[in-house]
Amino acid sequence: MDDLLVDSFGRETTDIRISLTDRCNFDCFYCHNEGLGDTRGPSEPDENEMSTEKVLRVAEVAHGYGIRNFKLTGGEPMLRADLDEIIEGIASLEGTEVSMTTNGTFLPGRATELADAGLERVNVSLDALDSDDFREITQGGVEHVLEGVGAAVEAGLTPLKLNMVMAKPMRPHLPDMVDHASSHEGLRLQIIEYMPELVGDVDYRVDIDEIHGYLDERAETVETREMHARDRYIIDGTVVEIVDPVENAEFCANCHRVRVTHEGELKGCLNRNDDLISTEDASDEELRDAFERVVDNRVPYYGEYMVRNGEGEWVRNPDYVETAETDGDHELPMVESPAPQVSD
Ligand SMILES: Nc1nc2c(ncn2[C@@H]2O[C@H](COP(=O)(O)OP(=O)(O)OP(=O)(O)O)[C@@H](O)[C@H]2O)c(=O)[nH]1
Ligand SMILES: C[S@@+](CC[C@H](N)C(=O)[O-])C[C@H]1O[C@@H](n2cnc3c(N)ncnc32)[C@H](O)[C@@H]1O
Ligand code: SF4
Ligand code: SF4
Repeated sequence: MDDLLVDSFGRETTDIRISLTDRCNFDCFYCHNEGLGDTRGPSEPDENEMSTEKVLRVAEVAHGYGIRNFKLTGGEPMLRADLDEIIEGIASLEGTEVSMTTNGTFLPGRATELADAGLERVNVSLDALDSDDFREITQGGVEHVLEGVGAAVEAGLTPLKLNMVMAKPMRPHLPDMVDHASSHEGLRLQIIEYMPELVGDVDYRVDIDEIHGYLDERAETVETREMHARDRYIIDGTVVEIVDPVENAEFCANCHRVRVTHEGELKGCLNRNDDLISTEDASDEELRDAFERVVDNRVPYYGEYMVRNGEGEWVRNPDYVETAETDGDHELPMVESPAPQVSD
């Protein structure tokens, strides 16, 4: 295995998330578009979208630095006409796991070909089972998504995580979503705390501790995943995972991901756009250099880039006002939970 890149906070880079487009056929009210703000709607690809060749070149460079976990995302990644080719290219690199996060609408009829290309699993966004409420949240139809989930399970793209954003309109749907996941083979549920950082409107926020409490009461077992120190509740034999990054320094201290925007910029943190490194027209050597720089510049968002002031409010650390560069090595809290730790 090639040596992993390590940032100045001791965090190894094990995962890469590649945004394939900023287009989408849905319009979810909460969408952060993987850290870039609103999506563009179901339009034609624009000329800045990475080519197939560029995506695969970035993937090869990441692979050369020991990264094996590749996530395809967006926007809606299934709007890319060359998706099969991209999956095939990344899956052909030794030891990689290729997964995708999608709204699921294009999975019916295509799940098998994606699995054949080398896709191992998918996460499908599903905020509610009720069709009216689902439409209100996403502007799309839940029946296509459910059909897509079925097709993906059939094609073996499992374990399939249903991604449910936990914002106020979704809270009443939680019990049904847990029951739905636990009564269908191959499904897990992933609850994602609503992140206001890039989209605003704190009024949508739900108390995530209350959600932990609800799941804890129903759980047979609780474990902690190494990545982000995420808690996982085992309920009726199904895994229910909570992604709770908001104001959570322990989550950021255990973050091992870099990102690539649809335009090919390297991005060290979901919540930041002041650390982007352009790779336009970059040679392979320049790409490698950009990779090393983006990891060097990586900073845990909560607890370092954002710190609490005397009043207890989160404010930007003055050290990062002028520059994204860090200096020296830093100590961070790793997983502190008493629950058993799991690595995948
Ligand atoms: N702040 C923050 N949020 C993240 C991070 N990773 C995932 N998330 C949130 O969780 C959402 C869903 O993530 P997914 O794309 O389904 O992937 P995942 O569950 O993190 O990845 P796997 O466990 O590999 O399936 C993202 O769109 C973000 O909202 C991260 O590193 N930082
Ligand atoms: C940006 S979408 C891209 C992939 C695909 N279109 C989808 O919806 O699955 C990736 C994930 O981010 C989640 N997400 C988007 N905006 C969010 C926000 N403000 N807070 C929390 N999660 C968010 C979505 O629910 C989805 O699961
Ligand atoms: S489907 Fe995904 S990319 Fe599209 S608007 Fe919803 S969260 Fe954003
Ligand atoms: S440092 Fe924190 S906010 Fe930034 S990507 Fe990692 S977990 Fe997310």
